[in-house]
Parts: sequence; structure tokens; C-alpha cells
Amino acid sequence: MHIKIATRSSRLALWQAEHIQARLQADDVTSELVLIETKGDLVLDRSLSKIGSKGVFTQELEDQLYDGRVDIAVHSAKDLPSSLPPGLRIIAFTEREVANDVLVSRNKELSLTSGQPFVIGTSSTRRIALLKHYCPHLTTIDMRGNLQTRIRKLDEGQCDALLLAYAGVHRMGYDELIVERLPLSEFTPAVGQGSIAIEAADSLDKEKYDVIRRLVNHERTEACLLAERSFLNRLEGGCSIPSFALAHWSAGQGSPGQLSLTGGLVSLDGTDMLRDTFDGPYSEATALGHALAESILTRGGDTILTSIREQL
Ligand SMILES: NCc1[nH]cc(CCC(=O)O)c1CC(=O)O
Repeated sequence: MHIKIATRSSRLALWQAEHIQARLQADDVTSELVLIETKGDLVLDRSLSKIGSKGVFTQELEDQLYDGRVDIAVHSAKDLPSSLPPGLRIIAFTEREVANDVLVSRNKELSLTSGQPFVIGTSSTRRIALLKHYCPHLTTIDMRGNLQTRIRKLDEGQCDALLLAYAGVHRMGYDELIVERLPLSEFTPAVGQGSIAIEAADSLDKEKYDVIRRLVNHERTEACLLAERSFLNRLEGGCSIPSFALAHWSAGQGSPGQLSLTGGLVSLDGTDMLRDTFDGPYSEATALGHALAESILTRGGDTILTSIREQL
């Protein structure tokens, strides 16, 4: 069997695609990578929220799936919108890497909790809003581009530190630049952070589908991500909305276990913060995400969302 894989060509995207290739090799499946530029890779002078939140890193890959030029597309799960275009679906999620955000700097003394002011480069609306909420003494400057570009900008002195996902920093081999791992309880990650998602057309050959699921999919991560993505879907938030959610699986009473989903929303200026945790059975992941989102919306989340949409 031979599988054609669409991927972006950033180093992180290639790492992820090669990771999937290595998994498939375990079963004598051959594969090849088809490298594709997306709008998110090409337009670097505007923030993601201005380019348009939906599918900036995914659309060109999806075109290849529709045309049948590739079998699957590999993405950071975080970059995939919570609802996919018709005819496409996610067929597997890899086991999640450490989900935390980390502070990256050449200066080992820096810490978010020290009370010392410094400048953080990030253009994530979630990270900016959470920093405003928990660390009002810090300043942020807008910083896009792939990991290597951002670290170059850090080294040029454009900022003192970066706030990044551990998963990407670790995969790119920059662990020695991590000066602090941020607590999940405050800096709750973006939906899907740390997992790799495999997207395919509904028409994907059944044998390929089965092989990919068997060799790549991690069931517990999948359940967590279904809950998180359902939460995001109900909020109708793309990656430009400062929302966050993280689910954990636990053994609970008997199999197949329980999910605990924490998620919320913060206003762009950091003043209004809503966060809650809902627990439910593993088999009800989608309903759990939906219920948490409903609760957040009725407790004032709808007002926060309206004002976010007016400002972006
Ligand atoms: N949108 C950028 C993006 N997409 C996925 C990752 C990191 C890897 C991951 O979370 O899977 C990053 C960089 C970052 O947020 O630091």
C-alpha cells in the first residue's frame, strides 16, 4: 500500500508528516510527502485574526484531498478549524504531547511570576489575553512566522521571550531555551494543542483508512480532542478567538473511563475570564464539549464573544 501525504513545508509541519510516515512504515506501508504552501505561510505581515480565522493553514491542503491528489493531510490538530468543509473528516489523532505553553528565552532568569516587566513576542489572541489577565506587568509585541523565524527575532532583540507550545519547541529541538513551563490551570492551551491530526476525504479507500487508524490513532487523545473540538465548535470560534480547552482522560469507575474537560473564554483585554470544568463519560465526548460551551455562553460568554468579534 502507498499513501500520499499533503503537508505544509515548515520544519514543524515536516517533522509531523515524517512522524506519521514513520508510524505507517511499521506496517510496510510506503508513503510520500506532497509539500504545499498555505495562506498562513505566505502572508506574514498580518495577524491570523486579520487574514480570516478559518483554515488559513489548511485550505490548500484540503484542495488536494478533494482532488484525490493526496490520500491524507497532516496538520497540527490546533490549526484545524472545529468544523471541516463538507466531505472531509479527521480520521486519526496522535497521542498528545505535553500540552503546556512554555516561556522561551536566552535569559534563564525570566519568569512570569517574578513581577519583573519584560516583552513577550506572540500573536496568539489567547496568549495575549491570558497574559493581560494574569501578568498585567508584561508587554507583548506581535510576532508571527515559524518557530525558527521567531527565535531569530528573539535573538535580534525584538523581544525578551516568546510564549510557545511545548510540543513545537520540543519537536524542533529547542528544549534548552525553555525557561518556564506555564501551569495548565491558568494558561490552559488552545483546543488540540500538542496532537497531530490526520484529515482525509470521506471517499478515502477503506483499507487505507483502517491502516491509518490502527497505526496512528490514539483513542484516549481522540476522545479528549472530540470534547475540546465540540466545545470550540459550539463557541463558533476559530483560532483567532481567545478560547481554550483541555480534556483529560481518567480510568474512573470501570471502563472505558471518564473525561474531565476544562475550557473557557477570556476577553481581549484580559478583564473578563470564564472557565469551568465538566466531567462526563468517555463515550459522551461531543455532548460534554457542547454542554461546557453552553454553560460558558449563558454565564456571559456570549457577551464576551460579541465584543471580541467587534474588535477583531
Ligand atoms: N499556530 C501555530 C502552531 N500550531 C501548532 C503549534 C505547536 C505544536 C502543537 O501545538 O501541536 C504552533 C506553534 C505554537 O503555538 O507555539
